[in-house]
Amino acid sequence: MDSLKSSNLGYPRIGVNREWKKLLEALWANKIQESEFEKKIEELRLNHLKLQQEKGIDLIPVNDFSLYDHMLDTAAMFGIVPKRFNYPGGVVSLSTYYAMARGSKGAPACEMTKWFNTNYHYIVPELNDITPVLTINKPLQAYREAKQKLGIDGKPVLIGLYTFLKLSKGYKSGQWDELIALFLPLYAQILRELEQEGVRWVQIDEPVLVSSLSVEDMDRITHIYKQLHEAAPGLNIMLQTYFDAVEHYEATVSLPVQGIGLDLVHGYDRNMQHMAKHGFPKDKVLGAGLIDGRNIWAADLQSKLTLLNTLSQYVPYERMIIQPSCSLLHVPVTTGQETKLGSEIRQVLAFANEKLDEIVLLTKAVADKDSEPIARELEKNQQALREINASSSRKKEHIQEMVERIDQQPSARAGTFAERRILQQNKWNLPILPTTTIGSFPQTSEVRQARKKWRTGEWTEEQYKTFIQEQIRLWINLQEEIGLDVLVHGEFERTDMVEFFGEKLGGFFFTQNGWVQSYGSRCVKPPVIYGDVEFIKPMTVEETVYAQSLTNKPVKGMLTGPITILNWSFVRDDIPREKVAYQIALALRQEVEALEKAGIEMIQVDEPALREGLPIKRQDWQHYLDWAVLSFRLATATVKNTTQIHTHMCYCEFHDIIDSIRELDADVISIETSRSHGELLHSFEEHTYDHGIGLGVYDIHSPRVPDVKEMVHMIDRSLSVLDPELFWINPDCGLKTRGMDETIASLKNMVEAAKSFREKSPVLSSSL
Ligand SMILES: CN1c2c(nc(N)[nH]c2=O)NC[C@@H]1CNc1ccc(C(=O)N[C@@H](CCC(=O)N[C@@H](CCC(=O)N[C@@H](CCC(=O)O)C(=O)O)C(=O)O)C(=O)O)cc1
Ligand SMILES: N[C@@H](CCS)C(=O)O
Ligand SMILES: [Zn+2]
Repeated sequence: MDSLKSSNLGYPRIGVNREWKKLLEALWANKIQESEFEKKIEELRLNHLKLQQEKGIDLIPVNDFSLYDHMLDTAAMFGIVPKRFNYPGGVVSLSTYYAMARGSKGAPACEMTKWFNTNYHYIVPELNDITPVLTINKPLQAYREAKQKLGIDGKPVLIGLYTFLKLSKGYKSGQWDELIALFLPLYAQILRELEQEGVRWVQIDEPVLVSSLSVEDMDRITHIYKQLHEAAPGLNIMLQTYFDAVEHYEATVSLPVQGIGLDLVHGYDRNMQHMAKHGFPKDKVLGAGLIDGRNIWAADLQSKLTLLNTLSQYVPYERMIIQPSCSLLHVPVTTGQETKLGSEIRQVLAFANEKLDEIVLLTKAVADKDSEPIARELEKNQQALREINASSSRKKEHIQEMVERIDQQPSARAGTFAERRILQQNKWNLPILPTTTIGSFPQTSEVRQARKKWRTGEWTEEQYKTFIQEQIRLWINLQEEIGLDVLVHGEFERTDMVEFFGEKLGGFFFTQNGWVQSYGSRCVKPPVIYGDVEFIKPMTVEETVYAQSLTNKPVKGMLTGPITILNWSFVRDDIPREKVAYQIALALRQEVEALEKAGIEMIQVDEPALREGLPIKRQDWQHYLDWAVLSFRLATATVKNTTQIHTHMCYCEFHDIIDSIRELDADVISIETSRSHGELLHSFEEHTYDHGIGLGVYDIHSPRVPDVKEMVHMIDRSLSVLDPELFWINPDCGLKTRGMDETIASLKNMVEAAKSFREKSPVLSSSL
């Protein structure tokens, strides 16, 4: 390289208007043919590349695009298809690919879980007894497409072998060497073919390098990269890390690769300390991850230039590339459509496209220090940041004072769980193995259309309210007919469990089009926390009280917890995250109290993102768990002993955090279990859990209606490790993504499974 370059690590797939999502869903609904789908998808993919080319990015990633998820792509590329999908071998067809992601008749979907500490979910490859083969060289195909159709000399991206294996399942720890030996020749072939094609740089993502790896792990990684270097010595490998600082810095930067990509936002302190202590190798290029790929704030460009200057003490600019801290998959596409935001806010926002502009601007600013237009851009950026930092919304003294003295706020229930349990049993008189759901019912097109009409002014507030009440009434009746014991109002008034609260709490703003992929075609629009968070008025009381007025069965109030609101929002970065969490907790406490005062005495405070927010490095876990647990307790501790606090978690491995889950001191927790095929159950063999608990008895991500037998089997297994007196029966998660018919059919089977249990088990029935 002869001068400082700019690069990108990955571009959002979804398109400015979520075209990608719409195409996938149209294909699944048989509304378009595969050929039309492929044509339109190609258009989208090429447009994304063209945009990066026009912006002036030097190293444009290819093969970052996916038809669902990049881990699934990698598994499919290696022919890793579980036997239940009857895969005949060869290139994996689109129908098999989507069957793995979404399930098909008789074949449950592959497990899906969180991608590190993000809200993106990947499909977990199942390696069990499968011999991988290279069915297609996908990075090469993507490289050729960009070159032939746009003249772009792209940078193929692929998931590194070690990260791929670490995130897969279906093998034992003793099998590492065997597995590496199976995959190495395939990776070597990919790289050799890229080298022969004339590729300059390939980006190999190894985010596991930032996790708490052992020395043995590092030895295996060293072995892998030695072999790959030997296979394609003429190819430049950018070994890309992100989401934190590398764990074994010296060993990592000594690997036989040509570039090391470091996250200098989320791993800033530690990576800089490593560099100060050990320097940076003279024979390598530094991929300087300067622009935050996980948040939507405009960078402080002046301080980034200062940082670049510091970095140049370790690496000359000729061996440096400016890039985002990680793929831009985790931020929305462009601020261009946010026409309703005031200028104070809009000018401090940077989504994917604006982040690319920042990267290009920084690259130019280094090359041309005296440029006046660049100086003007830099000054504009400084002025915008000064304005937002001086904004009164960032300094609400009464809130900041409470947070400064957070230890003075109540954070423990009045009675112990044992005391509360008796009081609550007497109050609610529920049957053994009570049945409930997680909160949301189908967000049908009718519901979304109704909201659209209300938002665009076609419907009045009153019309929309009446519509929501009709939905609540319909579903209260249905839940009674189905025979559930604890009901919910259905969350019809909510677009999303976090966005909804973001629209109602002070200190937030929300975007019109700030969509981000969450899993498959499903997107979320994270609200933005820009100021101090405060409760303004009750947010959920009206709908919950209305639902309760329609039934004698208990209706659970339904809130999203402080940590989930924090983790699924874009958060201001001028104060520590834990302080923002406490602010949200104190605001939610007022909602919990308002519900209780209105007679709602079962309240669920969902914390599905609690595990996701766990720092990647183990040494940072305890501090996070301490403030996360405290936040939940601050939000829920002030209720009466007879008020039953529920919580819910999904999509991740809970094994490591069961002790913290217990410390939440929720009376009942519902946890997703079935998509990981009951693996969580092993945790309860090792740890006792002594509060109320419901392990999801069926997967809600698939349209498949599970039969009674399957659910009886799940319950049976759960009761072998959990106390039946504390056990609840519920699906894995909310039902908002499901259709009406399948939801009703599945819940009927679930209630039947619970009843058959109560009848068949004399031990259980006697305790009724
Ligand atoms: C529990 N999960 C959640 C996560 N993160 C969150 N922030 N929220 C979550 O619930 N992370 C982990 C999981 C991920 N799970 C899901 C599940 C489902 C979705 C989902 O369904 N997303 C929807 C978008 C939801 C939404 O805001 N809808 C708007 C409608 C927007 C729209 O497209 N309107 C159309 C008209 C409507 C129509 O015709 O259907 C338009 O404007 O043209 C609303 O309800 O008003 C999705 O579609 O992807 C996400 C994560
Ligand atoms: N109450 C929410 C939780 C999802 S994690 C729902 O049911 O959709
Ligand atoms: Zn859930």
